[in-house]
Amino acid sequence: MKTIVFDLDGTLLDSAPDIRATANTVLARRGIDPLTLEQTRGFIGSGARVFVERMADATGLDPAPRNIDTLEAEFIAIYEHAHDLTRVFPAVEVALEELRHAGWALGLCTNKPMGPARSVLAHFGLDQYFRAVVGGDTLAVRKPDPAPLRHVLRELGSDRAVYVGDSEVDAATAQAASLPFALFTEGYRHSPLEAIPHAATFSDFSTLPALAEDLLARS
Ligand SMILES: O=C(O)COP(=O)(O)O
Ligand SMILES: [Mg+2]
Repeated sequence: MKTIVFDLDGTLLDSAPDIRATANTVLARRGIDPLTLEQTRGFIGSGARVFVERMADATGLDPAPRNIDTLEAEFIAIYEHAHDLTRVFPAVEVALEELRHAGWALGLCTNKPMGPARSVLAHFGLDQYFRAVVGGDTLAVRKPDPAPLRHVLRELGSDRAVYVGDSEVDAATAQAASLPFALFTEGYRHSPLEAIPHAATFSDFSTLPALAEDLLARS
């Protein structure tokens, strides 16, 4: 079965403005100045705990694990309902619809915690497309460990797939799972395209169905 698995933040969703607002609510309670959008984008990619650790480091908050636990819990409680500033990237729904219509099995592998991931997918009506979803807290390990991606493939009953993501973490995950990687160029990567291993890049979701066919045929 033709299978395609997607990352979420910075790939299907431009969610950094909501993640920033969530962080800034947590910081404001402590009288700390807000993060910029640029800082926020730089902290996204390795899940909520690492985000909160980076936020604490940048703002001089106590990095002790017990304090990070508190910050993370507060952050996730707000994050579950943070949808208003998030946008689905252009042509994503048309591409998902086209892929499904062409018989592809669709999965999602994100480092976003499962609660906020499920909630935002439902908010935008995207949950209907994905037959398997793994979040950053589903397993004991998260991307770039290949286990979450392999878990999605197992749930879909597939061994051949294309992985689509926006970051260094996604590229490393695809490489570790030996899958062709399509890099979306408009998300939250930190390095130039040449520095991120990929089988293909794209900036417009309307080109993805043809690109995915090509990558799978070559794999
Ligand atoms: O929540 C994050 O840090 C990253 O999420 P992503 O894996 O969907 O990009
Ligand atoms: Mg991402």
